Amino acid sequence: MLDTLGQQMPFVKMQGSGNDFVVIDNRDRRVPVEAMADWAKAVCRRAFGIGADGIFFLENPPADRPGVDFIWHFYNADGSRAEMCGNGSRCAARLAYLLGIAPARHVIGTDAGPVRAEVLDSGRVKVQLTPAKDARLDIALPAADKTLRAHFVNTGVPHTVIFVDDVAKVDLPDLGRTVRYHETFRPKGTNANFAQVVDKQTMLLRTYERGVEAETYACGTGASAAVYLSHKLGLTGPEVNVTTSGGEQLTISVDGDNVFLAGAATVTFTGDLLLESVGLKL
Ligand SMILES: N[C@H](CCC[C@H](N)C(=O)O)C(=O)O
Repeated sequence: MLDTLGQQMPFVKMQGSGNDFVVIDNRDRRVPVEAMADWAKAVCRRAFGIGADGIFFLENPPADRPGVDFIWHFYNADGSRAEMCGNGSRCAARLAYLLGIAPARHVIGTDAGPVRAEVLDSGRVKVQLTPAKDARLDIALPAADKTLRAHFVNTGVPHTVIFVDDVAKVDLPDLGRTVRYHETFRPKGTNANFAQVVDKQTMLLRTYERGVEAETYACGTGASAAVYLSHKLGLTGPEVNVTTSGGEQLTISVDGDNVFLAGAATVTFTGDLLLESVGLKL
């Protein structure tokens, strides 16, 4: 019966600590790269599409990408292509292992560079992000009626982190957007993170994500940026458990510019997308 409904695309829906993604096995290259931004906008649209923070397409590595087990094309919900996604890379690693595309320990080819992954028995996945770079501490950020003390680092994508006494009191939609688009971070913009250090091993974090243009339940590269910076500032130790908006914990450990991110990566459901229903075709 379903075959009569028109062109379909099998997909897997996954979430990493509440950051959710649609995954397409594109090893047959059915979806051309030039169409992927449109796919992202249509498929990630909540209610009208499947709904997700992002989408990624898995492909075999081209000959000029040695040393990686597979590559991906990652797009945010707004159709912007992102260099990297921490929670997404954990989901990609788990699915690649489950599908037999890669062994438990493997390397993912991302636009930010190779990401080493290890799928653990518990359904958790640990990834080593690309080396943290472009760190800037103590940026005076004029915002609204005050000057914020911000810090910046790129953990695969750009992140600004502001340490606060109580994350629950942050007006995230407003302040998150102000930081996200602040002139200081043009032209690429930044993700905006608000972190509350509970003790040397514990942090609460909320993130306004670039390309989702809203708070997400978790941001892996954002949690990693917050711990990298909190450790640099002497606020925490080198390994921190970060509880994000979705209530799950990410474990981040830092060794110099090397940052490791571990947490659960879950297949929520699989299905077939009726392309016509979201204005797509192959
Ligand atoms: N929205 C991010 C990409 C996804 C990052 C986040 N979902 C993560 O887990 O790292 C950006 O465009 O900078």
